[in-house]
Amino acid sequence: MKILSAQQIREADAYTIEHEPVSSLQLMERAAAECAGWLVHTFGEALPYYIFCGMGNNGGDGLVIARLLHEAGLSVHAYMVHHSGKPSADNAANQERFPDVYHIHALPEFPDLPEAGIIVDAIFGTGLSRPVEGWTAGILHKLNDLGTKHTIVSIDMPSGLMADQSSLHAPCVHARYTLSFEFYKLAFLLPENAARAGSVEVLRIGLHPDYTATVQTPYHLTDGHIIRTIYQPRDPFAHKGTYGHALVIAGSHGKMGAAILATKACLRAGAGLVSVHVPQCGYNILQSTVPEAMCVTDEEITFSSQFHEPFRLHQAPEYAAIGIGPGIGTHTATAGALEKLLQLYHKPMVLDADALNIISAYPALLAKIPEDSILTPHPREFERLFGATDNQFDRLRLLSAKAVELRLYILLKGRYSAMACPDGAVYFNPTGNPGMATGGSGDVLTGILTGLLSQGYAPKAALLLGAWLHGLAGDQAVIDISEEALVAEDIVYYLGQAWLNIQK
Ligand SMILES: NC(=O)C1=CN([C@@H]2O[C@H](COP(=O)(O)OP(=O)(O)OC[C@H]3O[C@@H](n4cnc5c(N)ncnc54)[C@H](OP(=O)(O)O)[C@@H]3O)[C@@H](O)[C@H]2O)[C@@H](O)CC1
Ligand SMILES: Nc1ncnc2c1ncn2[C@@H]1O[C@H](COP(=O)(O)OP(=O)(O)O)[C@@H](O)[C@H]1O
Ligand SMILES: [K+]
Repeated sequence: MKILSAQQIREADAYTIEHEPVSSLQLMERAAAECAGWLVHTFGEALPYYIFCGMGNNGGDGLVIARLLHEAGLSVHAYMVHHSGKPSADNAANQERFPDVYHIHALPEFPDLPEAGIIVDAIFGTGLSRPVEGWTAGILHKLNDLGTKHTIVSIDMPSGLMADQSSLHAPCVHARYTLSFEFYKLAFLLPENAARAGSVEVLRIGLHPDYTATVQTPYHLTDGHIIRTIYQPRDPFAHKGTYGHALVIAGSHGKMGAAILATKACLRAGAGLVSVHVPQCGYNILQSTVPEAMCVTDEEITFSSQFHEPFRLHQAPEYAAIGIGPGIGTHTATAGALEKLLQLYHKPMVLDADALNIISAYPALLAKIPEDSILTPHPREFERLFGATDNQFDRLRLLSAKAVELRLYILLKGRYSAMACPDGAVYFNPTGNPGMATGGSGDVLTGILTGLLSQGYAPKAALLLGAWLHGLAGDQAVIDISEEALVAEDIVYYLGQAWLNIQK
């Protein structure tokens, strides 16, 4: 699904009006009818609705919702917040059709809302052009104060939030639900707005498909459709050589679990053969916990340039894919071994965790990473690699710029992991849940990505599919075992359910 800017959403609106054709008032009626339908379906008919409208078209939607709910016999109280001088034309037209509105010109006029009900926030939408200030900001704070007693539902956007630029410190409604028209907005996907949009419901309002099909945007939300075009069924005549020999370099004394998780995930992602490279102290652990994998060991207590037979660093190029980093530590000898590996290996690889921390300490290594490799930093690792930013929109721009400059895929982990591609596109992954905020989840992702590369998925395909499967496995797992009880190994185990789900 494409993610459009506020300007592009306005263009989609105008295109629909011209080419469907439909009047802007009819389009507003359609959008509001979807909202009214969702509200009644979700909250029923007994509760009172307090509908706060602004003076633009977002307020126009609020007025239509008020009229439709009133006509359906529900208890409706509508308010007009006079934040600006003049209403938009469609707002004015709908005030005429539903004049039973209480007007607010100053903060003391804010009403009492004695009976618990549904607050509909239709003050500002995509037309917000600057942070809300003065008494209007006070109205947004008052609504938030009421959020414990009432349920706040924002129309299209939580008022105060800008769709495609940071409103980090600006006053903003904290909605329980946001009914977003047709698309996700970029702002919903960034953690700095986590408390604002609540649960986002995308309502179809019939914007013209031709505009959406042709409009160019760097931002996308991965969806089932994209994933189904990526997925390749296995060849009935396949043998284990068909799906590549992957190498996982992970673990050190006290962190052998990272190697186990990444190796198991690599196997369950479908690699034909998996070798795991661990220090000597991990040999028995790996052989007994992951019998499907071959284990090669290092003389040292972590990954270093000293190897026992049968693995020698110069054999590294023979592997179809390499995933390196979980739990390897940042010892100088490990940094040296990573540097050698980068000199020897020229296919796309996966770099995570301590491999990234080493590169932060030796930034010259960045330029040596094979083109089209996948880096999977969490936010702190990202900051160590590329520096801090003032807000998460700037961080997103930095993420994309680095992917383009270095010709790498970079997955910035989070609720919606952001995956930047060398061509400047950024995909957000929607699967996953807070149960996955548990040690080792990232090691599983490294293993999955390595396994997908190994069996022949191109780096971009491996990235989008891997992130999707990882989150989906977590989502399948919590159905049975809860978010709290989920541990990283469950994500590995439920990978099977995730694969079955995308094959439906
Ligand atoms: N997309 C679609 O297809 C459809 C979209 N629709 C709906 O239209 C909405 C967009 O409507 P919109 O463009 O009229 O903007 P909106 O959000 O109501 O705000 C504009 C008002 O706010 C004001 N204002 C701005 N910033 C301010 C501030 N900081 N502090 C104070 N005032 C501020 C600005 O006045 P200003 O003072 O800037 O002149 C103006 O009065 C969209 O979110 C969706 O709900 C549907 O109806 C149909 C289909
Ligand atoms: N709230 C969440 N929603 C969705 N995914 C999450 C959430 N919390 C964590 N994850 C996922 O879990 C993984 C955690 O990775 P990471 O922080 O590297 O963990 P570790 O270093 O312990 O392995 C990432 O892929 C991240 O996207
Ligand atoms: K709103």
